[in-house]
Order: sequence, then structure tokens, then C-alpha cells
Amino acid sequence: MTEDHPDTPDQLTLRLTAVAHGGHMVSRSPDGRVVFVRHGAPGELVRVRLTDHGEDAKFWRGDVIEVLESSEDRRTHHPWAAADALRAARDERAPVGGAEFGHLTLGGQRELKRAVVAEQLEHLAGIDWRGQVAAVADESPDGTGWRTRLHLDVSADGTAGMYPHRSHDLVAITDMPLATDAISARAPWELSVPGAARLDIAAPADGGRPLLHVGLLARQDPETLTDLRGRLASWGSDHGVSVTAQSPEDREIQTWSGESLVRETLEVPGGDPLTWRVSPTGFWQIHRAAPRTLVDAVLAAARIEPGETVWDLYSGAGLFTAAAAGVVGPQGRVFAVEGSPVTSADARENLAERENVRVTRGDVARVLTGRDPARRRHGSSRGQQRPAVRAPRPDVVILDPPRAGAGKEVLAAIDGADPHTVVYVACDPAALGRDLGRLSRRGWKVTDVKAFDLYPNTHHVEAVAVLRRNDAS
Ligand SMILES: C[S@@+](CC[C@H](N)C(=O)[O-])C[C@H]1O[C@@H](n2cnc3c(N)ncnc32)[C@H](O)[C@@H]1O
Repeated sequence: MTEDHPDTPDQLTLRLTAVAHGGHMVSRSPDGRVVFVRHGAPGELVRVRLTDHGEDAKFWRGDVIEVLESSEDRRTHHPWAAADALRAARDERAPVGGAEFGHLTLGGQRELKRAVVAEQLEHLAGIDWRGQVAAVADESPDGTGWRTRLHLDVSADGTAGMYPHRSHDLVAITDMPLATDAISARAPWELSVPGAARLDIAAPADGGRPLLHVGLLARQDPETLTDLRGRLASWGSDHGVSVTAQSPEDREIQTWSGESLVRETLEVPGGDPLTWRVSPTGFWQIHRAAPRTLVDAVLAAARIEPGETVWDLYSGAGLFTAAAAGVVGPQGRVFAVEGSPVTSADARENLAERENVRVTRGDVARVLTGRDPARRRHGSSRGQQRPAVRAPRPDVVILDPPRAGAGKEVLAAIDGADPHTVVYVACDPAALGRDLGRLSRRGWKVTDVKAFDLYPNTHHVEAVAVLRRNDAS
């Protein structure tokens, strides 16, 4: 509290201290309770509107609505008005999610991400990490124009928009500067789409034809559906965009205009570009430069030799699989595992002509151990035994798990398979810290961790860690 800014039940004046995992700044209320605050920076004195502040809550949450003493890293212009917390407070609305670090310079954002990675690695794996968070090649000066994938939700009247953090009140948006120019030029947020529940747009990084996928509401009125289909099919042909749709009752995706997939490419030295098909609901990296950045980092870390065997776990559509297959050559092998039916079908298709690749669809833990993770989660201590897939013994294991990390069973299986190198690609520093700690306790040495700013203007960060056996040279 200050004299000019008395505290009220839902507004406090707080000094922000450190950054926490998840993109919040840490603070304490006058009665000593921890308050996690969005849209601030360490050291700032700010006015905070509490968004979660139950009397019995262990900690509170809030958003900055006014800055009384500003950080040097605060910038004057937030690149996206809809996500600008100060502007939103003046307009008496909540800021949409998706650019919660947009109030900071890119250098300031990267410094906070560096601090979070260092803290998580120290705390969870005992690693004294001295690295930096690197910008990708040719990042724009304000960290905009990178998203090749965009998800919009749709309100009951057919307006497309996005949600503020921890809110169910959809906000209509009029721009999305984090998206690539290919998406912004088509402005999919301007579409009126009654009958849809969500829109997903994918625009290949090489300028190929984008795709708009419409997630339909269940049990659609036929007239609304016919109207929506007609309007979106002509929007698609006018804007050079393929359009697909799927209702929750249907397994099949309908193609309303153009193609039923997008194609992504990556230049490789001395050869034809690598290409991947990606289905409308399949996984692909979001930043336009992520495939290049991550493939280069993973190959440099893995030091794969021709003739070796590589596991690519959580392989997605086969980004690292294809790159590794080129390095191991015809005498080597790549064993890829992907759990999503759609994405594993993409991987199979993408790698069909590579005789040195085998793609297995399934949960990584089950594929490697034969135990059913669903049974495990529901209380059976041993899980249901099924034959594990016979995976060839690996020289190198690449794994790129989802936000929750790989977990101890998968790590035990990797350890037991005895590769010389493990390359762990992570989108969550806490999960990375936990899993590196587990591998360290099994005799692995973390020889390098590189961090990349693949999500500018958000708190997210990507890291690539390399592990070798403690006794390996
Ligand atoms: C972060 S993505 C990485 C994909 C790929 N490496 C890439 O860069 O494109 C993680 C992938 O793991 C898959 N996945 C998530 N949980 C899984 C599990 N338990 N078993 C197998 N695959 C899983 C997801 O479908 C997704 O394709």
C-alpha cells in the first residue's frame, strides 16, 4: 500500500521480486501471503488487481493494472493491444492470453526465461547452468510475425476470439501480431462462423498454401452447416487457403476447399529439401524458425554417425526422424514412436520411402516397457503387461516429450537401453529439470543445455539438453 494507492479487497500495491516458473512475478501481500502477478517485472512497484484471492487460498494471483515504479526492461509499446494489461485496465477489460511478456523488451524477456531455466535446473537437477536464451536467426525486432499456427475459439454467435488467462469470457480480436504475415494477411479472426466451436489455422513457413480447420459444434443444424461450408469454401478460394472441418461425432475430416493437409519443408545442405505433410489436427512446431533451430541443435548435440541406430521418441510428424535418417544412412536405423493417431499417420506417410525408418504408434512408456500407462494411472501398481515393441538397441536417443515431461518409466527404459548419448528437447523447464535429475541419479552427466527463444512475447522457452554416461569420454 502507498498513501496515494490504498489497498482494497481486490486491489493491492505490491513490490515484485523474482520471476517464477509459469511467467508470474512473485510478491507478498501485506499479510505475508504469496501473490503471483502477471504482466510485471522484478523490482517494479505496481498496482495489482487480484484475479484469484480466496481467503483460504494458499496463494493469490493478480494482474498489473498500473505501474508506479517501472523496470528498465519495460517497453513503451506493447506489440499487441488486446494482450496489453495496462491498456486493458484502462478499457476496463481483461487482457487476452498469449503475449504475457509483451510489455518487456526482448532482452528483458530472455533474461527472465534464462532465470527460470537456471532456477529449475538448479533446484530440480542440481545443475549450475550459465547459459543464455538465444534468439532464433532473423527474429523480428519486436518478436512478432513468428506463429505459423494459431488457435481461435468461437462464441455462440459465431465470433472468433481468444480468452484472457483463466477466464471463460471470449474476447473478439482484430489482429494477432505474433502470427506470420501469411496469417495476418488473411485475418481469420474476421470470419463469422456460427456453428463452429474453434478455428485452427496453419501457414507453412516456406509460404505454401495455408489451411483453416474448423472444429464444428456437435449435432449441427444442417442449414447452418450448409451455409458455413459455402461461405468458408469461397473464402478459402478467394484467400488461397485450404479449408477442412470436423464435427465431434465424426472420425473423418471433411475437405471443404483445396487440400486436406499442409506441407512443411526444410533446406538441407547438398540435398533436396526435407518435406513433411501435416494434417489439420496434427502436431508441428509453431515458430517459423523452430524446425531449423531445433534440427540443427539436435543434430549437433547427438553426434550421430553413419550406420548408427537412433530412437526418436515423441516424434511428431517426423521432424527429427527424417533429419536423423539422413545422417545414419542406409546402414543405420531410426526407430520413431508417436502417440497421436493423426500425427503418427503423418509420420508414417512422411517416412514411407525411407527404408531405414520404423514408425511405431503408441504411448512411449507402453512401447518401451509393455506396461499400460492408463492402468497404472487408475491404481494398479504394476499396470497391464503387454509385449513391449522390439526396439533395436539405440546408440542415440532423442526425446521431445509434451509439457509433462517423459517421467521415470520412460527414463528407466532409455537408461536400460544404454545409448551413448541422450538428447532431450523440452518445452517446460520444470519437467526438464525433474527428468534430468532422474537421469543424473542413474549415472548420466548433463554435458550441455542450450535454450532458445521459440516463443517471443510469451513466458515459454525451449531447451535442448545433452547427456552422456558419466564414464564416457
Ligand atoms: C513436443 S511434440 C514433439 C514432436 C516432434 N519432435 C517435433 O518437433 O515436431 C510432442 C509429441 O509427442 C506426442 N505425445 C504426447 N504424449 C505422448 C506419449 N505419452 N506417447 C507418445 N507420444 C506422445 C504428441 O502427440 C506430440 O506429437
